[in-house]
Amino acid sequence: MALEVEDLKVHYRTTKGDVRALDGVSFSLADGEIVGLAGESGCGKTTLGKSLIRLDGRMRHVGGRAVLDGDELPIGDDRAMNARRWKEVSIIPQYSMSALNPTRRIGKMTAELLRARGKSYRALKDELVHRLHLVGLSEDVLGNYPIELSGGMKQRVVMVLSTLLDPSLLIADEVTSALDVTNQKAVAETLVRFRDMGFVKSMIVVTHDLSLVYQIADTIMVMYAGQIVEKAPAETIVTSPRHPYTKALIGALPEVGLEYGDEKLKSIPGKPPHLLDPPTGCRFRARCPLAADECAQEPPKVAIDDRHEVACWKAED
Ligand SMILES: Nc1ncnc2c1ncn2[C@@H]1O[C@H](COP(=O)(O)OP(=O)(O)OP(=O)(O)O)[C@@H](O)[C@H]1O
Repeated sequence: MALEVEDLKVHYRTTKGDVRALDGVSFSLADGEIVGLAGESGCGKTTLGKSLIRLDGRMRHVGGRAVLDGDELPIGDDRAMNARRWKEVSIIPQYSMSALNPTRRIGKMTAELLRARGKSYRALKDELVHRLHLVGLSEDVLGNYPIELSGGMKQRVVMVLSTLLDPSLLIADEVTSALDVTNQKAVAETLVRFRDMGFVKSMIVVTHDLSLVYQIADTIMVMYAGQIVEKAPAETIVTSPRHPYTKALIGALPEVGLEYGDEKLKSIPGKPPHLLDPPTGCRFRARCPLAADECAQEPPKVAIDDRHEVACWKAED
């Protein structure tokens, strides 16, 4: 198993109290697996990705653990995590295209980045150029400033840099959302290629775009209000979802699976609960057409089969 996350709890400290952005998240990722992480805005997708890389100043690791290739990740210990970043776990962050330092040429920036990881630019240059070619970029981009590149080119540069040290786990956070449909497709296909070529072992692709992740993910996990409510092979999530929330997400996207969607999710009636004080029991029940008395209790985790798990009282109805 490449990654095992057990009962992970990560909160944000605010003046009003703790926002429980991850509230008992458990899942595992096999070697070579691409998992898509889907769910409405604010459900905790980005927080989950960041928790496996770097907690920001307001995030607090409250409980649970993540084990990567048999080694527990020192979540919450920024210095210890620093030794793992890029080499073992890497992220293509949200808005990464604009995160490239505008005052540095790409080549110089890469050299600095590698030096900080104790790696030699000269030793890795041939591999870097090879990978740039793979994503359709010439060596010349190393002499460019980020401003001289298009959005799609910058995104491809970031993808190459974040995987250059062959991390075991890559987190790709909304990597396609700022791109046009053609570039979205190219970026999604590149992620799969990087996995197939062994540049990364496994991948978590965070997105609100189910139709996109359906094209590339082996497995889809659906999050709701800080928890994972369903996990299954991508095909199963689309054709036979069991959680009423997943059904609503799929229903909101009639084109899922047919096209790379450029449509945003149509909204599901109602709002997710606030994570400062989430309700007990099933967190979806206030919006759920199937809600019944038992849903006031914590839902059971039901194994539909060995690759399909759902947290719902009504999973088998
Ligand atoms: N710095 C912060 N301080 C307090 N609460 C935060 C902070 N960042 C995020 N949150 C809260 O944590 C929860 C999870 O947010 P997160 O960004 O992980 O969700 P998301 O699913 O990635 O959303 P999006 O798709 O909009 O990026 C939300 O309730 C959000 O309001």
